[in-house]
Amino acid sequence: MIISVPATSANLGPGFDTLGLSVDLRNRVEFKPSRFFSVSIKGEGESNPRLKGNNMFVSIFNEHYQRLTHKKQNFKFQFYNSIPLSRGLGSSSAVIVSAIATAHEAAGVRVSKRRILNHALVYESHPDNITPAVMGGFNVATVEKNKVFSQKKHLPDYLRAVVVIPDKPISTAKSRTTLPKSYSKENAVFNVSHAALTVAAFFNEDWEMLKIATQDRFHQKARMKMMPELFTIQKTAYEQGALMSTLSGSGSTFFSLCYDEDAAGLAARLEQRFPQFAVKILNLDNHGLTVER
Ligand SMILES: Nc1ncnc2c1ncn2[C@@H]1O[C@H](COP(=O)(O)OP(=O)(O)OP(=O)(O)O)[C@@H](O)[C@H]1O
Ligand SMILES: N[C@@H](CCO)C(=O)O
Repeated sequence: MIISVPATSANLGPGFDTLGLSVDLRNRVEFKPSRFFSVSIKGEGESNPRLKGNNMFVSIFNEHYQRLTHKKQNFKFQFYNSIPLSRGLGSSSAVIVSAIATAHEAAGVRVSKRRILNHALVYESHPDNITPAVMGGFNVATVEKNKVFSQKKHLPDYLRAVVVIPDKPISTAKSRTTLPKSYSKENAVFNVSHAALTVAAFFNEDWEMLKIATQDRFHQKARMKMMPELFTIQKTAYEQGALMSTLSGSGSTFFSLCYDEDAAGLAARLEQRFPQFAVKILNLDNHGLTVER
C-alpha cells in the first residue's frame, strides 16, 4: 500500500494563509508492521540525519495510531520523497497529511478526507497548504472553531506550473516572524480585493486576469528581500508569458503558472538566467492525498 501526497503552493500572492493549489510532485510512503522500528528514505532528505529517527512523520503517525488502536506496534517505513524541504512547496503539510492517513490505514480505520484535513490543522494552523495537499486542485480555505471550511476548483490540464527552487531553504516559522504585526486599511483592502479577484479568476478560468489579481501587499516583498534574485525571477517569468508569478508559500521557491505551450520556453529562460537554481515544469494535480492499494 502506498500513501501519496502532493506538493502545494500556498498564498498565490494575496491569499495569505487562505489560497493554495497542488502540483504533481509527490512524497510517497510504504509501511509494514515489523519487530523493530525503521525508517528508510529515498530522495529529498535522504542525507538528513534528523529525518532518520523520530521525525515529524513518525511522531504524528504514532500519536494517531495510538489514539486509534491503543496498541504499541513497530513499523518499517519506506519514504520516497520528491518535495524539497523548507522551500515553500508544502513539505511539512505533505508529511502531516501522509502521517495521519498512514496511521488510519495501519489501524484499518476508514476516514474521510475532510476528517484528515481537520486532524492536520492541529499541526499546521493555517489551512492553505494542508487543504490542497488533501483535496488536490485549487482551494480557498478558512478556519472556524478548529475546522477547515474550503471550496475546491478542478484545474485544467492545459496549464503548467514552472517552479524555480533556490538552493537555500526558508523556514516558514522563522519567515512568519519577519512579517508586519498589522496592516493599513488601504493595504488590507488591496489584499482582500485582489484575493477575491484571484478566486473568481480561478473559478471562472479567466487566466489572463491572474497577473493583476495575484498582486500582494502582505508578505511577498518582505520575504523576497531576503533573497533579492526572486524579484528578477518574477520579472523574467512575466516577460516570458507567465500568467501569474508568486512566491510559493513562505519561499524560497518561486511559482509561475503558464499555458502548456509556453512552459518549455519559460523554463529554459529561467534556467539560463538562474543556473544555480533548480527549475521544474510540473503538471497541476487534482487528486491530493491518494492511497494506492
Ligand atoms: N520528508 C520529510 N520528513 C520529515 N519531516 C519533514 C519532511 N519534509 C519536511 N519536514 C519537516 O518540515 C519542516 C519544513 O517545514 P516548513 O514549513 O519550514 O517548509 P515547507 O512546508 O516546505 O514550506 P511552506 O510551508 O512555505 O510551503 C522541516 O524542517 C522538517 O521538520
Ligand atoms: N501561508 C503560509 C504558507 C507557508 O506555510 C505562510 O505564508 O507563512
